[in-house]
Amino acid sequence: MKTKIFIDGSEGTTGLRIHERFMGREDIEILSISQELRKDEEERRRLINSSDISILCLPDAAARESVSLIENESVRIIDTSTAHRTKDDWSYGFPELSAKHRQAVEKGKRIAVPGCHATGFISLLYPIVSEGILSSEYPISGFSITGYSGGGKSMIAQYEDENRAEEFDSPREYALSQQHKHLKEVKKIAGLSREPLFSPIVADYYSGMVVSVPVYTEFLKGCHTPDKLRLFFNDYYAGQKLIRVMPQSAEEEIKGMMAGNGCSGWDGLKLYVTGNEERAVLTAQFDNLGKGASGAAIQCLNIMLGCEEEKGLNL
Ligand SMILES: NC(=O)C1=CN([C@@H]2O[C@H](COP(=O)(O)OP(=O)(O)OC[C@H]3O[C@@H](n4cnc5c(N)ncnc54)[C@H](OP(=O)(O)O)[C@@H]3O)[C@@H](O)[C@H]2O)C=CC1
Ligand SMILES: CC(=O)N[C@@H](CCC(=O)OP(=O)(O)O)C(=O)O
Repeated sequence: MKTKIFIDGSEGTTGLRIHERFMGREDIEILSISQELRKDEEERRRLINSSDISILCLPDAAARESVSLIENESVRIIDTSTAHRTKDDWSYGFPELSAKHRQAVEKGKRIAVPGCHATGFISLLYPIVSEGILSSEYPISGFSITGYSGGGKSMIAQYEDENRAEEFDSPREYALSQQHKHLKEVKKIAGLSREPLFSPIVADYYSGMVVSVPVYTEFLKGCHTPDKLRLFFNDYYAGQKLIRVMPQSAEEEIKGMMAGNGCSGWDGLKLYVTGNEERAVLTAQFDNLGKGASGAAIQCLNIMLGCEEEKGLNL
């Protein structure tokens, strides 16, 4: 029997990408909503409760509303918004972190897909904090470069407006108040004692991102060099199909430059360790629309359905 999927928010950036990835899948039946009713509460209620799995691709408030419409106890939810990521009764959809995380996705009824910046931070920090290499007290800072599709339809429209202001030509730093919405989940899931200092930069290209976390190696127990850290990450993520720990030689291939769009269109995450024996930089490079959103949602869905984790993904 086919699994009935309803995508709430199917006309948005994430919703459209998710929809595309179901093309040609015979195990899935999409429950469609008509254009004029796509924000109608009663129609959404009907479709959510008729689905096996509803995927929410909505702003936070609308995602909370969708959850409040659930009447059928067997409906499972995958939420791509920020609304439920730090809730104890939701599973955090990052199966590579540990066997416990994978099981929570396999069996969970409420799955919150990680935020894109959070995906970068947590992929780098969870392993070293949980294994005691880096203290949870270490004052983490990080920066990111992201394509403008990360800001959804409204930011895409701003960047693609032919009369846009000159400032859009330049990379722009944001979240200046140090209150980026992903920091709470980074602190909670990576097990940090405080939220990181974080300076994201949005630039004039469509998709793809890098998140980098610099660390003084003297604070890393047993892993004082980039080589040792790389080996550690290699072991930690061994066998994971969506995470690729890059060898040192990769630095030459990218000519010493980390491009924000280096993984655009690809659904995995590349993890780099660069730097030297005193100061290392851990970097996650991926697509904000791939492993950072719709790719991660599809990966979770595949795990929930017990099928190949990478089905419908571009790897
Ligand atoms: N873009 C990205 O890289 C990432 C996005 N996310 C998250 O995914 C979610 C969706 O983001 P994104 O796709 O970028 O956003 P978009 O703004 O591109 O799309 C959101 C969609 O939701 C629709 N919508 C808004 N309110 C309602 C409602 N009450 N009922 C039904 N539909 C509604 C919008 O309608 P309309 O078309 O009329 O505006 C729009 O189509 C957000 O929570 C976002 O933070 C997560 C990770 C990465
Ligand atoms: C460029 C840009 O604005 N990016 C967004 C990414 C938002 C996003 O992906 O947020 P959720 O995953 O939490 O929904 C931001 O930094 O807020």
